Amino acid sequence: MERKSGLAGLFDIAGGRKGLLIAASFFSVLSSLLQIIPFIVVYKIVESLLQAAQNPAGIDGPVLVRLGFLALGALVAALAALYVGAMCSHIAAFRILYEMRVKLSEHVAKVPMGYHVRTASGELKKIIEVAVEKVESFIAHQLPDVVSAIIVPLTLLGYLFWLDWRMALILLLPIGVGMLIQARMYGSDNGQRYYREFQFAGEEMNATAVEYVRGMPAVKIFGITANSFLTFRGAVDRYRDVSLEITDLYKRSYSLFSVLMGSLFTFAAPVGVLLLSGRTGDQAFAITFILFLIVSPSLSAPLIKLMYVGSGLREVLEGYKRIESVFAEPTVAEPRQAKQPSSYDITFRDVTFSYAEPEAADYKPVLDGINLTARAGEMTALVGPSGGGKSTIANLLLRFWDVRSGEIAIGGIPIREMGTEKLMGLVSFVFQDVHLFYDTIEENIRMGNTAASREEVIHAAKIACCHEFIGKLERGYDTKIGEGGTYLSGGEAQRIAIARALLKNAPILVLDEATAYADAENEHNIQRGLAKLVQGKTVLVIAHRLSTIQGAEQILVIEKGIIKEQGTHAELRSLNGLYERMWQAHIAASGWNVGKAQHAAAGKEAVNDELVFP
Ligand SMILES: Nc1ncnc2c1ncn2[C@@H]1O[C@H](COP(=O)(O)OP(=O)(O)OP(=O)(O)O)[C@@H](O)[C@H]1O
Repeated sequence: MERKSGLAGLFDIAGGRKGLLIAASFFSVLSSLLQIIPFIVVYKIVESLLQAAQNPAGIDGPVLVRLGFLALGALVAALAALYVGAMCSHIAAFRILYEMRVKLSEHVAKVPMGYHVRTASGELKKIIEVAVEKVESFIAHQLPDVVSAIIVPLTLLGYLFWLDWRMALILLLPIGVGMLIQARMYGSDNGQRYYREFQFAGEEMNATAVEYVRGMPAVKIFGITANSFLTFRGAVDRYRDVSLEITDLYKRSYSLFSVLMGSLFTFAAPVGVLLLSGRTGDQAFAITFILFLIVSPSLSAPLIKLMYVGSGLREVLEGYKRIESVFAEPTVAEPRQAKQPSSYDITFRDVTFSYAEPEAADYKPVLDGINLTARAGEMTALVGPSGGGKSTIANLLLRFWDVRSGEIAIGGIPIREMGTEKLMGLVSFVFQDVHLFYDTIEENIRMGNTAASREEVIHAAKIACCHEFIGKLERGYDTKIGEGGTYLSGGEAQRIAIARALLKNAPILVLDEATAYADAENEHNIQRGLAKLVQGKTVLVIAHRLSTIQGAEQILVIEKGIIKEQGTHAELRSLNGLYERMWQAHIAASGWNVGKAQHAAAGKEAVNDELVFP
């Protein structure tokens, strides 16, 4: 569905709950009009008292009491109308808020990873939280307020014109000037520019605050010279400067507007006095004059409200623009009919890819003409110098990004024709950096298969060597991660991720440096667990420690975006090229006792057991 932009878009969203919002506006107007009744009652009481001034015995007590009750009744009814109106607008707003957040989160999950890399997480958080909240506040408070802030002054003015057009006319002067000031305040290019800067500075401060908190270890080490601290400090300073500039820009207009709106009766008073001086004894006019003095201040409240709505509206529209920009972000293209592969060989055919757009000045392919086949039931390992493109290959398989040219297929079916959901169902992934959710350990593992029973979760945890450390936690599998200081080490988190992957039991498994954090003993255990996990699957392993992938059926050496060498461990070593140099470096660095490792070079059996720790 085509999305409207700006105010039209905002009204379009609000239109989804039209009935509730019309009811809210109706009750808001009703409440404001009812609040005028006590003023009229005062007028009527003064009128009766003045008329009976010559003859106090003629005062009609019961009528005055009835008028008093009328005023009280009107106030109670006004409060009730205000309550009902607020209920309607809040129900509408929270429903809209809910729907908008759900749609935004769904959309954000479908956009390519490139968007998330480009967009600071603080910025996205601000859009989902703050901008949506502002739309809610606009719908819940400002929309009904606008209606009453327009209708009530118009009704009041009409009434005052009906009473005495001359005194009413003079009121138009401060009101008109006030409106002009408002239009200048909010409509000028300068004002809009400053406002955008203000918004931007606020967002920047928010985003850098997130980075600052994340970068706390660096701040602890480097103190106030740490980059994240300096950036945050700079953002706070900028926000302060822009806020002061805006205050400076608006201070005169705002003061003038407030003074004008707060002193409407001082405009009506001289005219009234002038008219009264020529009509000594005109009691009816004197009473009208009093009414003007009583009622005219109540004109200013809705007009001031209108000013706040104006300023709030601008904020909301800016926020809405941001929400629109997220919705405008194209999602990963999905096929009309998702195809299901019947086998799980992975093939890359002439795959070229770059993170930068091909038109960009710094364009350089990260992968250049990659051809590979990873067979089902076999382990294919990607090794090579850092930055060569190994993780990128895995990212492309998951369609985090789409290839620039060439094709990736599973079981002969291009992944583009498979549908993201199906594709994700086929692949288990253990990342370098594991993200654990703010939930129990059990649920974090169950994420791999939401239908799994507790026994299945525990079984997977045992294979992934998690069971023991989970058992040592006070609440075991029910421990909430992040709560009460329960944090897991990198190695423990990684094993939880392996347990998740075990539970998912997908036919394709991608391990990106899966045992990076494990200590020697645990790595040995994890490797045994993994051996169970990988059986019969298409396994793609990205590894730095060559000892873990010697048994792979196929090892691809990736350097600078191309496949430099390809073969088994033994074949690659005999080439005496890059792989052999890496192998030698690996042995030297890890201090393995390689007495038997040479023996491993001859075969591809599970060779981990053959490596002896010093
Ligand atoms: N999101 C990204 N945006 C832009 N460039 C990226 C992005 N991710 C990786 N790169 C660049 O792409 C190249 C390949 O990176 P990749 O992570 O695939 O290498 P790798 O072989 O997995 O490295 P490592 O072994 O250090 O993890 C590098 O030059 C890297 O800087």
